[in-house]
Amino acid sequence: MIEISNLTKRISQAFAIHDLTFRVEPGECVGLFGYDGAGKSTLIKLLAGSIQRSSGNIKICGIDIYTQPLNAKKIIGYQPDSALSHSTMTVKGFLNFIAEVRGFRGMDKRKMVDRAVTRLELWPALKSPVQTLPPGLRRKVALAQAILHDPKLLLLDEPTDGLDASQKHKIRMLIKSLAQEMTVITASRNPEELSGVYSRALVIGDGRLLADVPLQELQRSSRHYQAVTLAADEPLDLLALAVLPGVAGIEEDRVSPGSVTVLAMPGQIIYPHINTLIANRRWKINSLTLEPGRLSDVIHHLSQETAK
Ligand SMILES: Nc1ncnc2c1ncn2[C@@H]1O[C@H](COP(=O)(O)OP(=O)(O)OP(=O)(O)O)[C@@H](O)[C@H]1O
Repeated sequence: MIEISNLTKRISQAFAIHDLTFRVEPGECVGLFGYDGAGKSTLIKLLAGSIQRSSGNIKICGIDIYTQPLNAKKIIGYQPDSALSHSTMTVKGFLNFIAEVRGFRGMDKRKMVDRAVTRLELWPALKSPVQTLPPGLRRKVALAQAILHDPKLLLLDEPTDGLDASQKHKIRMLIKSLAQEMTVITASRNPEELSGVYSRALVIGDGRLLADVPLQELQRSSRHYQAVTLAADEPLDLLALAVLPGVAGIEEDRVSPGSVTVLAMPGQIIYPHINTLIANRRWKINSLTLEPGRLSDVIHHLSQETAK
């Protein structure tokens, strides 16, 4: 689906992207992670063909993005991180315009626009100028124009920025369903937010590839993998928790007193032991969460290691 070889992008003499080589197979849903300035947006822009490379190659479904840009762009949908162009247009006018640029006319155009509007629930905003919309709705318009032509590859740059919790949930569901139909690459500085949708994680730092692994592997490498977080109004008996089989340590939450995280030794499942202890001691617990692993910590660690 995507073949990237020795891709490099220099901006003002510095390497924004440095000698990246990787492939993405059809149907993969890839999370592109890294700290601010890691090179995520630059890589997405290079894949979308919206900026020129310094060297290296990108092929999308066998089509070279730089020698056959028009053919490549037909199969790519791109939601940029930055503001949309033509933002004085109404949402309807803007989406009609994008559909025409994509070559749709008449009934086909109406069908494509209606479908995107329905998927993003944009009907109430159709007559509003894009620039007057709140950030969350503008983000939805950006997503609608990206999927309008049914691309084979969807590139999303921070798709949940500016959205509230319920909108984020809807976008997560939408990306999950889009990922059934197309290959999706999402750049995000908040990896936890959409973690349920990704099959694979690419981590970059200073424009270099730091990790390319299944998402679950990245989660498993977190020291919080299989950790259990408990919250209670009364102080908990930490010693009783610490001596349970498989417990590696305990972290108290300084921000929310009464909340503790019990870490598991590698390969150990501690959740049932904690449950039994709670039942035996009749503790009143407000919440009990099994942690999937903290991706932000792993990415921070990887970035720190490389910076040394
Ligand atoms: N137009 C530009 N002019 C100068 N430097 C740039 C430009 N675009 C990107 N850079 C630099 O390239 C590097 C990569 O930037 P990029 O925006 O791709 O990172 P990012 O991982 O997307 O960060 P963020 O999460 O903050 O958006 C950074 O050092 C950035 O300062």
